[in-house]
Amino acid sequence: MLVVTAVAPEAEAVGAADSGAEVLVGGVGPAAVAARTATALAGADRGSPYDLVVSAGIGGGFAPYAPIGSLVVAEAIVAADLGAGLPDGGWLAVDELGFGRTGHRPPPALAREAARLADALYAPVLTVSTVTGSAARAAELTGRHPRAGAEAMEGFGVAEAAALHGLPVLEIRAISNVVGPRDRDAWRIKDALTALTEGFRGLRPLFEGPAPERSAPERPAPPRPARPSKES
Ligand SMILES: O=C(O)c1cccc(C(=O)CC[C@H]2O[C@@H](n3cnc4c(=O)[nH]cnc43)[C@H](O)[C@@H]2O)c1
Repeated sequence: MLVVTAVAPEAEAVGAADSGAEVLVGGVGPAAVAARTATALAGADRGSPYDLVVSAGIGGGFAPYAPIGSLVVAEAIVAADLGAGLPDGGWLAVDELGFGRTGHRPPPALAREAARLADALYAPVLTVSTVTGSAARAAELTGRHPRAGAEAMEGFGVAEAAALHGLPVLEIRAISNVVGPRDRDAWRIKDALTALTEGFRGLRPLFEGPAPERSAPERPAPPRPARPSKES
């Protein structure tokens, strides 16, 4: 398994869980992390030691579903600002424009099990290039993605690189701040990094299992809750 974080403190928090994963510091934002993840996977392609790629780190949580210090495992990894604005204030995703894609779906059985083991919310995680800084932007995002649990800046880039190499992807975010009006003093990075370590400790049985379990066949999906829910 290759775990990709944006910055070194996140990598240290993952490493502190002793999950046995190799951890790569991939940089902040989808472009930097996609380039570094793809390079790492290309270097390993011959007899690749990886069968799973995980995007991990801190993130903003959508209130009230993902409070500070909680964890979110991605049901879907969504490039939330990859598209075109419209004169009336509307917005079209690149797939609606007829090219590219704006989402990746982690293997559902694996992602659900990860959420259960980490005691995390199982919900879409948005990838943005700009940290949300206003109530209006938060409302715009929840208008387009009502079930979103978190936003961060790297998941979609990691997922694109993994897809290029035919590997499954997961994303796990520890919530450091609320998505909304910018208040940097209210970010609780230490709490989030502690939660990230705890989450990866919980995930150890999953990551230590034999490779086939990591791509467990999909079970029929239960009815979708109206709101994001914790896996139990
Ligand atoms: O200053 C520190 O000690 C420190 C330690 C760990 C991480 C950081 C970061 O600033 C990481 C940037 C990283 O965080 C994600 N993030 C966190 N909150 C949000 C958000 O509300 N919206 C979008 N992204 C968020 C993001 O993935 C950044 O790459 C600092």
